[in-house]
Amino acid sequence: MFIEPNFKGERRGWIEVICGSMFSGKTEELIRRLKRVEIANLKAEIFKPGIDVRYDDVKIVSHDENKIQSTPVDNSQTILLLAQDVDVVGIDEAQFFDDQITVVCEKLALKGIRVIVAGLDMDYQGKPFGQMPNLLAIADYITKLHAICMKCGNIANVSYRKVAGGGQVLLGEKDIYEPRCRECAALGDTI
Ligand SMILES: Nc1ncnc2c1ncn2[C@@H]1O[C@H](COP(=O)(O)OP(=O)(O)O)[C@@H](O)[C@H]1O
Ligand SMILES: Cc1cn([C@H]2C[C@H](O)[C@@H](COP(=O)(O)O)O2)c(=O)[nH]c1=O
Ligand SMILES: [Zn+2]
Repeated sequence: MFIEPNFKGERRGWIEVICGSMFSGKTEELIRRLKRVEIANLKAEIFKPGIDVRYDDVKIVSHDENKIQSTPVDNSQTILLLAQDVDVVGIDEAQFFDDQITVVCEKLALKGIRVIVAGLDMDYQGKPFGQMPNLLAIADYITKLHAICMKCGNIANVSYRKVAGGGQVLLGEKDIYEPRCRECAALGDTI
């Protein structure tokens, strides 16, 4: 389990990235860390991309319905504008943000802010998703989570798309995706 680093002296910012497939627990882990921030009486601002309205317009919601208030933003630069006088910034679904998200995270960390980012490392084809590879490259701390393969019960790292067609971005839940291990993902069956 991730334990927050303890720094003495002047406050330093850093970047944590939580990645993995769908249903691996990224959002739950993000919420867990942000709730501990609240308990520590630190100030946090939480952001998600405006397109992610699957469960709620403004809240970040896990597949198990854990929730936390957030601000939907369409542009990563908006995060810089809105994250004033905060100790911590949380960002969910980072794969959907524009290519400035890495610069934004770097700027926040340089301002002494702890930045916690969660997102899909791979799309349904197993290709790196959006800015996630670049965020992983600049991260100080990385947590990779795994779901359970819906075919065989082994550890899953692929978000398998059960329906044919669609581009890289296709919002959805269990109706469209299921976590699978590498071997079961290679079966290539659709409904
Ligand atoms: N195949 C699965 N493997 C693991 N967890 C699953 C699976 N299907 C449903 N879940 C549920 O999804 C929860 C994780 O949800 P969430 O944090 O929203 O994941 P993520 O943000 O990575 O998509 C788990 O606690 C579990 O209850
Ligand atoms: C694999 C994959 C996923 N998506 C979409 C589907 C969901 O709306 C989100 C991921 O949500 P989660 O919190 O990680 O469960 O991303 C997509 O658009 N394209 C893909 O290839
Ligand atoms: Zn499997």
